[in-house]
Amino acid sequence: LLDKIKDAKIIFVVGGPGSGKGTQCEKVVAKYGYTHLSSGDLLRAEVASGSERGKTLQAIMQKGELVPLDTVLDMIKDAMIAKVDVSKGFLIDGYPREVKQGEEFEKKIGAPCLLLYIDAKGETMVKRLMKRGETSGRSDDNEETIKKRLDLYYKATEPVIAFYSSRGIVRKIDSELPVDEVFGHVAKAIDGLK
Ligand SMILES: Nc1ncnc2c1ncn2[C@@H]1O[C@H](COP(=O)(O)OP(=O)(O)O)[C@@H](O)[C@H]1O
Ligand SMILES: Nc1ncnc2c1ncn2[C@H]1C[C@H](O)[C@@H](COP(=O)(O)OP(=O)(O)O)O1
Ligand SMILES: [Mg+2]
Repeated sequence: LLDKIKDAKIIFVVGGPGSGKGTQCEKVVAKYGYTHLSSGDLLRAEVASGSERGKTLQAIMQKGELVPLDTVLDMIKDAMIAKVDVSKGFLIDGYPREVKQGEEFEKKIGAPCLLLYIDAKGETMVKRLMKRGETSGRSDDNEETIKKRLDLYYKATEPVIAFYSSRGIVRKIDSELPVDEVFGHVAKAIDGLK
């Protein structure tokens, strides 16, 4: 199974909270048929299941902190294995959130061929999340938690981009533009893959 995962394209989608990762991934799924795995969605599904583990996760996410690496990596790995026979590519959205997560992913699963760096200004991300919070029902889309998520993004996640830049696989995408224009640049990056 892991051999098959190695044949599939793995794309990391990295960006701050509210930068537009999920929005762009949906469009990639529609055009390219890749499998979209959002770490946040996987975690929220566990919370929704009402399990004891879900309760622990919910408390961490509510504070805008990162859940333990092993928990999220196991979830992603299981989801990839479940899809490996039907998937020519995987969009890994919201992971890695720290350099260590990237290193562990590569040890246990495989190497990414591309990192889409979805880039928006801090004030833009806050505005979008406050708006999303009106309808998302997400307990972390509130002003206090948004601020913590943003701080953690700059501290822990931005170093991930520098780490993969040295490998030449980072494509920076300007996510201040309208959704369809952002997608134009995303599509160009994916079309450039061999
Ligand atoms: N390019 C864009 N321009 C304007 N609004 C956007 C853009 N991309 C995403 N949004 C909006 O911003 C919010 C956050 O987007 P989302 O895709 O959920 O981000 P993330 O998954 O990175 O947190 C959503 O409400 C979405 O509709
Ligand atoms: N790779 C990861 N490692 C640790 N915690 C994670 C994680 N991915 C998600 N989480 C937890 C902490 C995040 O604040 C929360 C929501 O994540 P998300 O849905 O990816 O947010 P967003 O799409 O707004 O960037 O879930
Ligand atoms: Mg998202």
